[in-house]
Amino acid sequence: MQQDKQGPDIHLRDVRLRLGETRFHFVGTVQGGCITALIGPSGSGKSTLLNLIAGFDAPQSGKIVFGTEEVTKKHPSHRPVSLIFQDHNLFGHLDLFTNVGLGIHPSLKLSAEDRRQVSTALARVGLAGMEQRKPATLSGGEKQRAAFARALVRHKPVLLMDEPFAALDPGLRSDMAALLVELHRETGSTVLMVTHDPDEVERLSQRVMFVEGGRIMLETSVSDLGEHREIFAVGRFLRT
Ligand SMILES: Nc1ncnc2c1ncn2[C@@H]1O[C@H](COP(=O)(O)OP(=O)(O)OP(=O)(O)O)[C@@H](O)[C@H]1O
Repeated sequence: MQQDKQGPDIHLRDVRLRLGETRFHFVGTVQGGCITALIGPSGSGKSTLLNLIAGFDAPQSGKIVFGTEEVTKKHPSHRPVSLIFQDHNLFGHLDLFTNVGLGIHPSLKLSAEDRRQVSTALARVGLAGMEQRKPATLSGGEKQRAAFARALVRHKPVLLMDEPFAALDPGLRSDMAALLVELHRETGSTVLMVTHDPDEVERLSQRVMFVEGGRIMLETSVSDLGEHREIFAVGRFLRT
């Protein structure tokens, strides 16, 4: 069911950061309520941009604004964001149920309704029956699905994903992609998804943001990508 609420625009206002010798300068807007594919060559700054929006990296100058709310100095845990990152961020000493439950409540004081939500989310990603397993006993794809389950229970208006389907085999990849589209239809969240897969750009996303050399070079709708064929033609964002 499509809800009325929609995820916020994410504005990057002259956001500058230097990591070692690499300089980043991001100016642009991630469109609210859309799935945006974040593409660009290896080392161009895609993960850094996600880290800035999530609050794991702090800009040296500039502002990050969600809708009308500035979040530049907010701690990551106080930003209305769910993450599905490559390192999964699962706690090794906690079982799967608990790891997903942490998405709802950091103190793990879960109500019966919360526990029902965790079980439903695990079933939705195909991990029912694995509640007691520790992360070390899970495959890369299972950990990725656990991260997805945690995002499902959080109900946050912004979802940041760093190659969420890369560790999955083709069948599971299309199941999880369908789940993302379903989730997005239900919540209208603002989704920013790093991908190196042109298929995912065309099938899942409404918009595309192209990053190169630490800058946003282009933000456009997928339907207008035909006018920017140079990006695809030279395969500048494909994994090499
Ligand atoms: N903590 C750091 N210290 C120094 N350099 C860094 C640091 N973090 C990232 N970099 C550099 O910044 C650049 C951008 O890195 P980033 O991980 O954002 O790229 P990316 O576009 O996500 O790449 P990939 O597609 O390979 O994952 C890279 O050259 C990287 O080496």
